[in-house]
Amino acid sequence: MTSKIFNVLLADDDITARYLMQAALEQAGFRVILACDGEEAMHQFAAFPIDMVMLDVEMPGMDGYQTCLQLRQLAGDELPIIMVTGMDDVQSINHAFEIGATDFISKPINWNLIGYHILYMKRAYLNLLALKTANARSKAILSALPDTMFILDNQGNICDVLSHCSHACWLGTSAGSSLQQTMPANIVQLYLEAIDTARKLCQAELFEYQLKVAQDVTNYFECRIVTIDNSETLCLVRDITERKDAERRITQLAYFDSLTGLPNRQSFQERLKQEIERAKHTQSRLAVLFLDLDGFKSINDALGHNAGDLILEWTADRLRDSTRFSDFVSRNSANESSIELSRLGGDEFTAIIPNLARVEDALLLAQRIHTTMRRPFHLDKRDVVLTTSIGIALYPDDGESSEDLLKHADTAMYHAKNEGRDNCQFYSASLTRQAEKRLNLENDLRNALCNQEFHLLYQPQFDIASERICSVEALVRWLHPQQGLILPLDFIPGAEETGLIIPLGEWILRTACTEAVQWMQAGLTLQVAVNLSPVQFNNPNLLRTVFDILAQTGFPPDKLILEITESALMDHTNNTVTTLNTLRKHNIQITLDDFGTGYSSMSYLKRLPINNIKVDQSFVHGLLDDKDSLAIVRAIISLSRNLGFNLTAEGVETLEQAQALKHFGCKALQGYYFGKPVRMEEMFALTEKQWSIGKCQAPGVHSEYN
Ligand SMILES: Nc1nc2c(ncn2[C@@H]2O[C@H](COP(=O)(O)O[C@H]3[C@@H](O)[C@H](n4cnc5c(=O)[nH]c(N)nc54)O[C@@H]3COP(=O)(O)O)[C@@H](O)[C@H]2O)c(=O)[nH]1
Repeated sequence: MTSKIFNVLLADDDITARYLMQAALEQAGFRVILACDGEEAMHQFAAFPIDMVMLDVEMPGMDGYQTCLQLRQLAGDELPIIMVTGMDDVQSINHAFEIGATDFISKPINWNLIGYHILYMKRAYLNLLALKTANARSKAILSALPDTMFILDNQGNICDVLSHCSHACWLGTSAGSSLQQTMPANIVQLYLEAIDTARKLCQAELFEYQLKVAQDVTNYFECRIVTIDNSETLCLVRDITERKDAERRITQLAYFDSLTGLPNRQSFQERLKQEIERAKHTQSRLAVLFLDLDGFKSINDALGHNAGDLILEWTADRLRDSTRFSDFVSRNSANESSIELSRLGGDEFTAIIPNLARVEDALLLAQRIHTTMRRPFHLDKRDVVLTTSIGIALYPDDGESSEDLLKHADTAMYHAKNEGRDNCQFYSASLTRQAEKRLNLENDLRNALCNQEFHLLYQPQFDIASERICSVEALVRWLHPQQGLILPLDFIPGAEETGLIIPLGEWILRTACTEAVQWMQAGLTLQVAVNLSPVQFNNPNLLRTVFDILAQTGFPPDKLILEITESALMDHTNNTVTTLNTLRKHNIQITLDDFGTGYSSMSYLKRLPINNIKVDQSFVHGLLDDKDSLAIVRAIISLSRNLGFNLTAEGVETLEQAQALKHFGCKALQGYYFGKPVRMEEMFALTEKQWSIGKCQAPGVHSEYN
């Protein structure tokens, strides 16, 4: 630009002034194009590339003002036009300014300096041109960027909007408005935090957010924050909705099966690895179910691939239904992990059950799937029935890596095929049997409750002081229609695991109270001890249930003894004490059962409002032959005496045991010696029997006691 020849158009009707000015300008390095009046000046302007114009104000015909006006209209704002005037009054200078003159020089002219003056003008003009070019370039760059750019102050006020991308109209940014006026508070917060971080770390900050831009339309935005100075920040906001959609589509393609919409093999493997890590961390179990449709190939061959595809889609729907809203699914999802289904390919599907509480739950899910899959598929007016073979592998039992678990679930699935299809097998054969047994037990227990297959037996408890039977322990029995009599140890644990102990326990308490009232009405008043399992004891509805039953049956609370085990007490400490206190306030007695078998903290026991301790029968059995048992029984007796508890010994089978326990200071005895558990009708005969256990008879043992 500087090397280019700079053409100055000079219009003056005074020939002397014209030539003097020409000489001065040429001396300063300008090329001068001359005109003697306004008309000629206009011609010369059209004929030459003119960079600057100097106009004498007073010229014949078109004067300097008119020429300036026309040139300004023709050449635009930038061309420097200098008025040379002898009239240095303010009015003529104002007039020159109004019609668009850039500057003025008043006569008389200092010919020594005029060249420098024009050189200064030239430099200012060239700077202006450079600035305009730079501005135009910046504008072009900004308009080419897909960002909305604005400048924020530290309070979130928009100081300037540099570019406003058309599809970012959501922003409503205009200088003078604020973020708070245009965006929800949570997003404004993101901006302010990013500004703070960018300033602290002296680096650009990037964050993304979602914004509702119209009814039912939410877009994604990416915002880059760049600090300008202490008070201003540049924000570049880009609408990235399309990119996000594309990413979603790519993820969908990479991780989901396009036919069924289920996660694909890749997704399954990643999820299984994550779940294994989680199970490792939480020390929990997980199950992998491997499902294969039986005879799917024949459907494909006979009815074609379209029909096969339809079956696979419907299978996925049925699998989704089977895993949704089931009891154990909600149990699992309470821990934020739910069953994940996948299609590995072909007719192979998988399900991961994280946080598996019970092995039977995996079998239960398999059974649900079997049931839904057996329903016919309606295809072209014909019904197609397909069954499923399912293999189950468990973490950590059957493998600790995703590869091993999948391989073993697959092996188990082949085993299910070999077992005649339409069945389920665990990788470990013994687990299959166990899980089936427990699941059957669960079903049977439910039926037993409905079909009234339970009944109570009562075992007498002998009071040493009065030498009479004054209380009984209610013991439940199950008369199974096929298996016959089942003892509590074979079904109570299952009832506890399934939660069925709650309705069963309620039935036991209600029945015991009802039958005891019948004895009372027949003239026999006995205390009745009822066992409470830890699950029942820790149930929040326990107190309401107990008081309701007492009120409904009319059984006196002070005749009810609740037997609880140490394990029930060791858990929820605060609740335990509150529950026991409430029961005691209503005069219900509490016995600590199986004492000596659990972990008993003596200081803890002292705080509990217990009436009675029942020493476990294992110590009573060994009492006469085993020094350790003897020592334990003596210690328990002395402990209970010190703490003010009564002591009952259970499992007393011989007179010698009874005598020894009496000698040690036991208050009550229970065991086959006094009677096995019997039906309520037989209790009368037992209570009428006269008992006298007398003094200790066994001399050999006698010496041991003292
Ligand atoms: N939550 C509930 N638990 C119950 C209930 N009914 C029983 N049970 C618990 O099941 C366990 C086994 O009970 P059961 O098979 O009934 O055996 C009881 C007695 O038959 C047996 N016993 C009594 N005397 C003797 C004896 O001299 N020898 C001998 N070998 N066994 C004897 O002991 C069992 C009573 O035990 P305990 O309750 O500890 O006093 C048992 O743990 C029951 O608690 C129920 O309704 N709910």
